[in-house]
Amino acid sequence: MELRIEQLNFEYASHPLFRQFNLRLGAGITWLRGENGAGKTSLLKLACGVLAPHTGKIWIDDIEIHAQPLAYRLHCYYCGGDTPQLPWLTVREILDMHVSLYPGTDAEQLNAQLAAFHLLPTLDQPVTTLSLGQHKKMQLSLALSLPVKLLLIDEPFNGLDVDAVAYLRQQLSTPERLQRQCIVLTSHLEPALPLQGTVQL
Ligand SMILES: Nc1ncnc2c1ncn2[C@@H]1O[C@H](COP(=O)(O)OP(=O)(O)OP(=O)(O)O)[C@@H](O)[C@H]1O
Repeated sequence: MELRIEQLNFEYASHPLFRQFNLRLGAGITWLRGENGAGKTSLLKLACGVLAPHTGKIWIDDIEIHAQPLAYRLHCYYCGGDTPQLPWLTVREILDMHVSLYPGTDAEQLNAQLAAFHLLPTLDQPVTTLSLGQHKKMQLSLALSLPVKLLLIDEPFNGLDVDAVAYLRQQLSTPERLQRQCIVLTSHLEPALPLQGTVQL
């Protein structure tokens, strides 16, 4: 599979961020680097459709984000550090919502990820009661379970305890995953993962 970005132009009201930006990434892990404010999070949000380019095109394989937005979003998941978007839901309801949004999700696989991250006791809590690290673990459980081609992870290790960091590294490094998914992650520290490449903004 492939993520392709062509002639991307994007700016916030305050200043331009991307001018005629091009990127082509295949399967495996790409480390997106850059100083604070370089545009890493914005690029992940553009690649998952949370932000819309002013001009330019973004594809996953032959699906273009603007032409086929619903088909496109079935193939990608953005794991950001944002606080819960739907604060009135329980953890279980957030998870169920994602399982219904992404047909083909393996519920047993999701359960195994939740167990590994010690989240099973939290399922009936309001999502707002999760700690920062637990919220990250909930998002990562989804990231590791949803059957997507493109996985976008903002600062995957921020807020995680030592065991969770080791577990996440192991899960992201499995050859089966590296062959089937395009994974783009931002990190200020060397991620210590098998990388297929690095992109410097
Ligand atoms: N909603 C917004 N409105 C206006 N400017 C924004 C908005 N979001 C981000 N920016 C600006 O765009 C630039 C890029 O921000 P972004 O969060 O993409 O950078 P980053 O590389 O992820 O930074 P960091 O390493 O600090 O997380 C920054 O200068 C930021 O202030």
